[in-house]
Amino acid sequence: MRKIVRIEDVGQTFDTKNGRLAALCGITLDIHEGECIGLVGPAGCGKSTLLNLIAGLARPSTGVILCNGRPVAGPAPERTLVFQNHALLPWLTCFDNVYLAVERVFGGREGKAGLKQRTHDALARVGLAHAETRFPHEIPAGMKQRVGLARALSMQPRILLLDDPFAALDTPVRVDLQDELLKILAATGTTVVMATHDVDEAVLLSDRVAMLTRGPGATLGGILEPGRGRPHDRLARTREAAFSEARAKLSAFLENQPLRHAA
Ligand SMILES: Nc1ncnc2c1ncn2[C@@H]1O[C@H](COP(=O)(O)OP(=O)(O)OP(=O)(O)O)[C@@H](O)[C@H]1O
Repeated sequence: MRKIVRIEDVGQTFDTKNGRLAALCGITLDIHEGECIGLVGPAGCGKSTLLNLIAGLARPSTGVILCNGRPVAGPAPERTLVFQNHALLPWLTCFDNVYLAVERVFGGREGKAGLKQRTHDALARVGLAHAETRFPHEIPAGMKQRVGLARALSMQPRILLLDDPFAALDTPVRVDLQDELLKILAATGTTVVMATHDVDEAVLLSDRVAMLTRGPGATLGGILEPGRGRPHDRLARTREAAFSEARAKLSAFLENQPLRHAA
């Protein structure tokens, strides 16, 4: 598989009111085209920080992140981040929330009809063709998160960065969206990096799971491979031995992270 992102010896330090905080230390990880990689670790270990660095929203204090061989120098539509709380503009309909992103990325080279078609297609892909004219306050949380996903997908990112995207949702809605994501990944081959607190979610959706140790100074504690070449089907996945094995290993890893006190 072709390497799309290389995270090379990356560290991130923050200046806080209590002094310098080394959040991440010496993270080295290759991400391959078309894979879904889960980021899992104890609370506050630096999962969002790593996603922000890949998105180009911040620069690493040490090391380098390469995307297609070039250092990540800032945000770009090829690397789109989806947040836990959808971040939709409340005064725009679902359609217009997605259209805005489509126009930003493709507006320079496509006419209105093409942009509208892209928007319809993105909303249809997440099962929201019927909700285009609704406003965010008129739809439930799961649908809002679908719109956020549609908006991200509409930009045709090479890499979709998901920051615990389903954490705020009830279990049935969450399960639905996980299924949807598996289908979308199978259909589009988009590369995904997904931070999650949920062991089952990580093992179900990821081809590989990168386990981060407890921060401060979180490092890469190991990589699990629960999903390489597995079916894009939730139930089929849960029945596999690789699922139970990876789940047990990931749970054990998290339980064995010693509590540390910030310096
Ligand atoms: N801008 C910032 N300034 C100062 N400290 C920060 C900043 N961003 C993150 N941190 C600190 O860096 C560490 C890693 O934070 P981060 O949010 O990346 O972890 P996380 O694993 O995503 O957390 P969670 O499990 O709560 O989602 C935490 O100690 C956090 O307080």
